[in-house]
Amino acid sequence: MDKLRIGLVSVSDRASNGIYQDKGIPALEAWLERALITPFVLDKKLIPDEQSLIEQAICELVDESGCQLVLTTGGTGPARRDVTPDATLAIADREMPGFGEQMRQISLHFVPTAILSRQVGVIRKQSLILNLPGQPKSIQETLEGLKDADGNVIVSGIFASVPYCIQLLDGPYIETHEVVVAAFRPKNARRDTKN
Ligand SMILES: Nc1ncnc2c1ncn2[C@@H]1O[C@H](COP(=O)(O)OP(=O)(O)OP(=O)(O)O)[C@@H](O)[C@H]1O
Ligand SMILES: Nc1nc2c(c(=O)[nH]1)N[C@H]1C(S)=C(S)[C@@H](COP(=O)(O)O)O[C@H]1N2
Repeated sequence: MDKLRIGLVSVSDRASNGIYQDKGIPALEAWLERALITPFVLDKKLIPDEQSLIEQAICELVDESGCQLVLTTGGTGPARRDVTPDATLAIADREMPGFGEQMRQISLHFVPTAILSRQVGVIRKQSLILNLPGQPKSIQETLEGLKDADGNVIVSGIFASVPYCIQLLDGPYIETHEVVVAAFRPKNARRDTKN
């Protein structure tokens, strides 16, 4: 089985031009380190809000680097230069509408402007590509969901569905730390990996 390879794309005019420091990739990396038991390697790209560059970055990560999962952050809003969802749809083979719908549902628990994100989830070849908003805090919010003070889940984060989706795409078997996000799979898809 191939090793888990994850592509991270931070889309930001100002971070890519050095006007501010990119916090998107470090936030994605820190969350994945905390959440995943399965070892993984990362391919990272910081690019401006240019549709052709976003399409090229995602295609390189999927077609050349062989990433089974690509997470983008930034450029999902309604502003003229927010084109990440447009680029993602342009290179997609199939759309996975549930991811965008669920992220907006989750995000409404954090900010009333959640509906301003046009974020999408798609499949290209055998890779899952997910758009996250640009606010660095939204990375944990959407991937992990909302918990109460005792850590009980109020709304599931979208990452709960990512391992099974990648399994259905014949990718590696991904295990997560349940305290961060419990990966859900139907019983017949579960494997005992302890031996
Ligand atoms: N990569 C990033 N690093 C740090 N902060 C970010 C980053 N991307 C976005 N932000 C913060 O989140 C806000 C909303 O993100 P959005 O993707 O809409 O950026 P923006 O306003 O289009 O600007 P830019 O593309 O120049 O980051 C930004 O105004 C900024 O405060
Ligand atoms: N979880 C979460 N979702 C969020 C936000 C946030 O802070 N947290 N910000 C919203 C705002 S204010 C905007 S404009 C849209 C699009 O943001 P983007 O252009 O940075 O991708 O995402 C929305 N979704």
